[in-house]
Amino acid sequence: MASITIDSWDPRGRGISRQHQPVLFVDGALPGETCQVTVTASKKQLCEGKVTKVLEAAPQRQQPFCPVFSQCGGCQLQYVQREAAVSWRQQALDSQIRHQYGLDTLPWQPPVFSPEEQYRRKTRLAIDARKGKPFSLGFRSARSDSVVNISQCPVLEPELNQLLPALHAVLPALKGRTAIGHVSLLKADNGLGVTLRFTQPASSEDRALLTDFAREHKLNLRLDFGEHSESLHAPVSELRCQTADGLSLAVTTEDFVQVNGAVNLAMIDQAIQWLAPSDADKVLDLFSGLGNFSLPLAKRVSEVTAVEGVSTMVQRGEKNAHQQGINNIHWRTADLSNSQELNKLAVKKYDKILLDPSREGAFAVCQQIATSKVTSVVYVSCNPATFIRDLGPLLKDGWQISKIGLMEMFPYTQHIELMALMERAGKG
Ligand SMILES: C[S@@+](CC[C@H](N)C(=O)[O-])C[C@H]1O[C@@H](n2cnc3c(N)ncnc32)[C@H](O)[C@@H]1O
Repeated sequence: MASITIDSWDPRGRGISRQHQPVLFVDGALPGETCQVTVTASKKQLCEGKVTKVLEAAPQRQQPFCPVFSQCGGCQLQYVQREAAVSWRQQALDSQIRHQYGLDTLPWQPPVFSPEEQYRRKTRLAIDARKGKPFSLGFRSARSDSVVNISQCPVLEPELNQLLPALHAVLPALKGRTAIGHVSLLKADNGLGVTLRFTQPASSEDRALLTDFAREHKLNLRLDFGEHSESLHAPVSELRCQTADGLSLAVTTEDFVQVNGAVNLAMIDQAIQWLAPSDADKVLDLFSGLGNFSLPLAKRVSEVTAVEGVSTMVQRGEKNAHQQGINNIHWRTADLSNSQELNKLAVKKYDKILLDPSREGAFAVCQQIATSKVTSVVYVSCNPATFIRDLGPLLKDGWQISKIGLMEMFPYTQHIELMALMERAGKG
């Protein structure tokens, strides 16, 4: 195709060309660039394409620092300076939100930035151990389902990175290597956790080999067989990850854990500042996980109700809170997409709400909040599309966005997190 000029970015980091009719979304293109583009999909309202050649590069384009950048599907945006990537996404979201809801301006706050490298404390590695194929352990390819072999990864925390060559040595030596589905790694504050997902029982020889491996590398090693899991070696009785105020969560490799420890602490700090909890407040922490926000909030308010869908996380969250002397959290298991279960929570009896849903968002919750007497909501989102949808019931019922800001939880990827403070209009 002839050269195309890129005007802006979308929230996922695709270039947008409005010169093309219909509008063209281009993978690999930056605002201000002129590129040759191959169209990969042509629809009535929009076209999609990818860059085949950059004719005039933007000054924000940079050399990717990872040696397997061109194959690995992990960090898709290493060719863009991070500050520019965050700023262009903020512009994209700003225009989407204002356009959809007819708002003049949005109260953007400074973004929360991550350390550039070595930020990731949790990951899942894929394996290809099929007979007759070279053994591969790493991340899925950007272009296919194949596994890109990885023996070092600059975005993992150093302790996890150092473990990769050891995993490459031990796993191919297992008799049951073809039965390994994936490997989960967690760098907790007090040790390393590894879980191997097996699709068949493991032999005694393999267990012996893995136990020696876990001893040598001081790992909490679990074997997960789907229906049940078992601990093979555990130098620490509980792996722990810090939340705010010196408090910590008891975690496993299979739990939801915020992957970026530094951004997590900055995020909790900002959420507390924005929610401005006071002694008398009753706070609802929805999608609470193990209590990452509930614990520090409980230190500041009269009571917190923490609601999470996974009952084992709720039980462990409760035990962990008591162990640290925090007894003003009511722990509840509920499906927050279910209106009947939401009704039982009686959202309206709370003063303030913290919402941190998974990618599906929290539409049913926002519908209930909209007509309640709740005064402030801090919404933490890992999916701008569902966040924008969930704003609907709140803005319609007289709420306003009092603060909004991006958080770079996964630098150089297509994912972006955001936080918004919602208040009843006229309050801010
Ligand atoms: C993004 S995580 C946040 C966890 C916690 N706030 C934290 O910072 O660690 C979202 C949480 O919502 C839970 N979840 C997802 N869908 C849910 C639902 N329909 N009802 C209740 N909880 C749900 C997940 O199990 C997960 O723990």
